[in-house]
Amino acid sequence: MNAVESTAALLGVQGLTRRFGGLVAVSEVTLDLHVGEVHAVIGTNGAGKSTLINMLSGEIEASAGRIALDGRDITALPQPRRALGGVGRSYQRTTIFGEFTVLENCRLAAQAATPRAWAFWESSARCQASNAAAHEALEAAGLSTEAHRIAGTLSHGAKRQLEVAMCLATRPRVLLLDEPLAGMGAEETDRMLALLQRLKARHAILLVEHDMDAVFRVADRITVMVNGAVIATGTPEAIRTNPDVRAAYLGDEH
Ligand SMILES: Nc1ncnc2c1ncn2[C@@H]1O[C@H](COP(=O)(O)OP(=O)(O)OP(=O)(O)O)[C@@H](O)[C@H]1O
Repeated sequence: MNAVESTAALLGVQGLTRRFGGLVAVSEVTLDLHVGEVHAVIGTNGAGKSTLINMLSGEIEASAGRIALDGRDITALPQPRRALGGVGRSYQRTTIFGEFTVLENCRLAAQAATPRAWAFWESSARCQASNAAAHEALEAAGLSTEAHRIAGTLSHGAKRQLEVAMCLATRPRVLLLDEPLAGMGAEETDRMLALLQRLKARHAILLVEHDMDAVFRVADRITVMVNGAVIATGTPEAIRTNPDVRAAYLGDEH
């Protein structure tokens, strides 16, 4: 058992299941997320990865199973209350306001995560707490030098970094990242992987990603899903050599 496994899970998932009518999109998934670890979830199209992440963030309800944050059952909590509790996520689709600056985007994300929804109508510059959270998030995401740039003018890679920064501005402890590397070139991918390596020191990270080379470079643990069910969980090395995984998913590439 390594040091990370011996600590209690920050997010613990047991027997999580989601049915859509007769289809079981996610079937009895059990996994743990720990601070200090990037836990990747891989699987072919339709394996259930997005449905899993949507249940963890609270955007869709589980049909069965349990999700615990720091040992507390959060399965029945709706998305905004989970976000307040420290579960943050990024999306496949872009959520950036292109006309606003990088800093303003982060400030709005921080404000949207505060319990006082009406505070949205206050001048964002006056809201010191969200200002501080926004600056902190930009610093953590390596975007401080771009703070006053119009977000729409950023490169694709920097926009994805901004999305992670917007998630960080909500001060999450758990980061659920849905394909943060989509559409990135080699250099942008390197930058994002370096960012994830830095962030894992203070966050538990779940990474859903199709770029297998990147997954095998950055993940501490990999869970493989096929048809909604987990067929294997382990270190990249164990997954690479697992015969079931090779047969079901990786082919002979790895
Ligand atoms: N709202 C829904 N209603 C009905 N079926 C759904 C719904 N959402 C997802 N599904 C089905 O559930 C299964 C799992 O889908 P999901 O999007 O979670 O897979 P995925 O692993 O994220 O795929 P991809 O890699 O293509 O994003 C698929 O068969 C999909 O068609």
